[in-house]
Amino acid sequence: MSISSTGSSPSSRRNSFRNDAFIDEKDVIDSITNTEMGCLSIVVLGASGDLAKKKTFPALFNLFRQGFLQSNEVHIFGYARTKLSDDDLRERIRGYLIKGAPSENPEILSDFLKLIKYVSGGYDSAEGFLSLNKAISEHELAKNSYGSSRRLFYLALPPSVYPSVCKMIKSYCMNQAVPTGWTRIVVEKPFGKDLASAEELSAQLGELFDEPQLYRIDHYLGKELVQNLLVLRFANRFFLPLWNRDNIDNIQIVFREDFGTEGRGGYFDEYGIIRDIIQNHLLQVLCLVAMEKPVSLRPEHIRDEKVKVLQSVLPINYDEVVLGQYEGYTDDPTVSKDSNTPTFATIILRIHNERWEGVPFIMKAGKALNSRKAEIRVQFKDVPGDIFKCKKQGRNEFVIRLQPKEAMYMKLTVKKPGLDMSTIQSELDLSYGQRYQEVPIPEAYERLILDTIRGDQQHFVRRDELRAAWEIFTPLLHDIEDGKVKSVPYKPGSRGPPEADELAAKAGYVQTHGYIWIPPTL
Ligand SMILES: NC(=O)C1=CN([C@@H]2O[C@H](COP(=O)(O)OP(=O)(O)OC[C@H]3O[C@@H](n4cnc5c(N)ncnc54)[C@H](OP(=O)(O)O)[C@@H]3O)[C@@H](O)[C@H]2O)C=CC1
Ligand SMILES: O=C1O[C@H](COP(=O)(O)O)[C@@H](O)[C@H](O)[C@H]1O
Repeated sequence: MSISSTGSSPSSRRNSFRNDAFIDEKDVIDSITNTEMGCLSIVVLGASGDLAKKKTFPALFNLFRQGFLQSNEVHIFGYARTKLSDDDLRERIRGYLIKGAPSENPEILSDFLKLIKYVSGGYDSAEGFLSLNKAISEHELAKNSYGSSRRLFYLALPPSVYPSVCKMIKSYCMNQAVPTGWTRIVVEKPFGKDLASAEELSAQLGELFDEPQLYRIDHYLGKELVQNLLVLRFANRFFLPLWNRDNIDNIQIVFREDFGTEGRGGYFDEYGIIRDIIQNHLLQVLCLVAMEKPVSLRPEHIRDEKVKVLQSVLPINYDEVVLGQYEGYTDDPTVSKDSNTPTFATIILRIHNERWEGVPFIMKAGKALNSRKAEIRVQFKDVPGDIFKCKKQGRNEFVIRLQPKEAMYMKLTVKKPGLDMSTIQSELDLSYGQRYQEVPIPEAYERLILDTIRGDQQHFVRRDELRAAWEIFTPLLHDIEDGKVKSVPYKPGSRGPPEADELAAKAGYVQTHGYIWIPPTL
């Protein structure tokens, strides 16, 4: 078999099971021995839910319309307890598919919807999973490819049911065509609530499936500029000598949302912002920013380096924590009136290694703030021997804007154009919307689902990574639950508690006053 191409036509993408850009010799051999062809059954468990309709099915549709999923190979099964017909499910998701691809040809939409079948059953019901297996097998037989079937189970479900669902899959729904086919399980966050519960969940799933079959999804790892981090750091000479404690003063990793917990108050009150965003999404970003160069781009090599960073994080110092809760949060009837759950947190993490000793990683996340954005802000130290006396104009910063309006920009000091010899702050700007006008940026879920089909675990969380991540936050989370660390109130629509800005300033972050980067318009 020839190695797949990433050409632009749907037919050439059909065989695109590998990311050719990063293929090495061993991958070539693997791709020859592992043909990855044949019938593909994608099962969305929890198909009646929020994530399925908003993210999972639209991602599958986008893969289909771009030619990555083919009608002659793929079938999609929704499974949940709610009694629905095939058409009911199709109607439920139709609007969300159109929203993501408004100008798509209606025939393509209808071709995609025809691939979807719904099976109703309980999450611990042998009968339900036998019916599901029957439906999958019928599809495999119809496609005449029983010998090489691939089964992908996407658990868009609350984690409480993961163990029983996995047991049912293992008992009744495994691909029978070993070694040519496969069975893979995608699980959504949160993976547990603390170290002990995460370990218990990992042990339960680990008894049923091998690590290469388990894909713990963290959708931030599917974002374009998060995926760019390793390329940026390790393919550019610019950054190699600068990326360390000698040059960098502090790094901020920030997530801000301009809406509250609307509709998800019950879930959120149990988890809070640290479990919802910082322990997973922001910590994954930190790993990619801070890790050493991996031996190669093999998923295991990358994940080995991520684990080392996590294991080097020092215990959190509570003097470097600010927690907040927006006013009005407890008005939600599903939230307890005396809740101490943080909807905002700034937590400084410190990495005890040669590269990062003394550099604060300021992790900030909040709901109901004054803007929606996620970014990494690398602030450099002051220039020694400043002959221009330009400190007042601010420090060099390298900012990676993950969303919205993906961009990277470098804030730097230049001579103010004109006759005067004075300095101003300006920027080198790479705004994706402007630079890559012809390239639609794929949705994170789209990319990650494609990775699961390709068998590429690079952008998924390994079990030891998860353990190391929970080790960092579990003591603080328990102390918040015991009321030993309190959330302070902040106004919805604000920057969060002023104490958070004070903490960042104390850690060394110097705000540049009078300069704001404005994303360029076309
Ligand atoms: N929604 C989102 O934006 C995001 C969600 N996630 C994660 O994805 C997973 C699914 O999220 P989401 O779709 O919002 O969740 P939902 O609450 O919508 O649940 C999904 C489906 O699971 C079934 N279900 C709900 N509660 C229970 C329960 N207590 N016991 C058994 N089954 C239940 C329901 O199906 P039925 O009753 O028909 O069986 C429901 O339609 C969760 O782990 C969540 O944390 C992660 C990132 C973002
Ligand atoms: O996982 C989650 O992420 C979303 C934010 O995702 P984004 O891709 O829009 O940045 C957040 O709203 C939600 O609370 C959380 O569970």
